[in-house]
Amino acid sequence: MKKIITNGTIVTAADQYEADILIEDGKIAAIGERLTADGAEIVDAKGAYIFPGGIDPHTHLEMPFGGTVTVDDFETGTTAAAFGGTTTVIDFCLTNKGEPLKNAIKTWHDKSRDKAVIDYSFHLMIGEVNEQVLEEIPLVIEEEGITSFKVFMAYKNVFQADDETLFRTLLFAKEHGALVMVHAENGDVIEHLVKEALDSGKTDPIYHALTRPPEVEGEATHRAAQLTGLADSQLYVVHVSCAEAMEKIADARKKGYRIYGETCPQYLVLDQTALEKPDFEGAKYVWSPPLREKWNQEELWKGLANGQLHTLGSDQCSFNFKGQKELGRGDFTKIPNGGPMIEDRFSILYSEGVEKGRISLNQFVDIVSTKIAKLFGLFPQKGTIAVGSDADLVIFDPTAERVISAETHHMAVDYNAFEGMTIKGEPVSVLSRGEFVIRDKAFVGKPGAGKYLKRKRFADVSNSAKKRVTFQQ
Ligand SMILES: NC(=O)NCCC(=O)O
Ligand SMILES: [Zn+2]
Ligand SMILES: [Zn+2]
Repeated sequence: MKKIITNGTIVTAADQYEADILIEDGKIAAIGERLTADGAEIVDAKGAYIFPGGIDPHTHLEMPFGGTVTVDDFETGTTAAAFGGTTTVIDFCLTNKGEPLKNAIKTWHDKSRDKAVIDYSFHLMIGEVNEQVLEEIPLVIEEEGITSFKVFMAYKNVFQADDETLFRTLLFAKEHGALVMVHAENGDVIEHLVKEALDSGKTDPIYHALTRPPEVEGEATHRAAQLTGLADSQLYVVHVSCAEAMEKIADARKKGYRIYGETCPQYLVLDQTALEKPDFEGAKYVWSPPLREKWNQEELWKGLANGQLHTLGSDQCSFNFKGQKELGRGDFTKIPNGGPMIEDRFSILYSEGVEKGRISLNQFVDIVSTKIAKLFGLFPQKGTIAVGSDADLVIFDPTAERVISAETHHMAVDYNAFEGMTIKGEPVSVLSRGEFVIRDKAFVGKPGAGKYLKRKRFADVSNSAKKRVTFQQ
């Protein structure tokens, strides 16, 4: 059915203006003043901003990790995402050494099909590079539209890959025009610091943070950046938590390397003291990289404002406090790493960023949606409000105020890391390809309505992917 959204203020990464939006067949068919169309439903958005739907480039839905599985799956996770203003998620498909990549991808399709309420796509983990992997990569890119590959530099004996694997991944990514993503922490050094801590009886959640200091993130970020420069490839550093790592990205960009940084809402508003909460509550805040000393927050905000950091991912990886986080009582290394952020990513960036004057309204859209669509081959289908783009839209009330709480959130997880935080601005209605998923703050979507998205290559969406010095996206 046709729809016309009227009376709202359209905000993109570049513009802000009042106009109507005509939606037809799931796409934006026209933008203009006083639009009419036979049989169109009129949606009044008076007083609201109309944003392109948020894109979350970093989720772990129904992911096995730390001897357990994240509680939010593709149904609860994408429902919560939609309530929060996100209309696309890109989840990490894990692989097992020695197993064909296509098996892992099938597992992820099986988890998500018939469950997702919004559109979704996958990144693929690379744990090893051998002849079999290199043979499969062109098929993964062409048939599955998976154009981003993730290498873990931490989680020794679990996901961690060695430097040769990272370098060979950078090389095949260059050859195929794909983007490499890294979890940048030095897993070998962490292993040693953890052993020292446990040997001296330091078992509380705070030692998770103290055994993963900023230097181990900075060192790995620098190493990955140098290898990217050497390979003349392209790199996206996930979940940048501190100034130490952000500076390494900025230094590499000064040299003309194609390197991008993502941070997450938790690093912008929470700090390391959360891990010291009594009664083992600190375990709720155990994820990697860890929360940092508070002064880092303002540095990360400055990085988002001045272009040293580019995107905001949630790193949604939710484990219940009861029965899951509790596995680590008496040994912080057994606390499953991860937290629930998918629902509040968009609103926290608006409230703490735009409302507090740290970033502009256009920067907000760029960081939460547009830049992500560009880097991950979804633009201009997603990430903007333009004729021909998917009608993934958020009708957002900038005057609304709410307090974040596990009592009212829509994730399946039993706590909220941002409990008690007051947020200004709220998504009222959210459309995915022209259909309401959230209408007047109520869920009206359908599991299975979300479509799997095949993505373009980084090299095809970035006009200077092959050039070194002049690149700016
Ligand atoms: N971040 C975290 O602690 N868990 C999810 C996996 C990862 O992104 O490292
Ligand atoms: Zn990670
Ligand atoms: Zn993650």
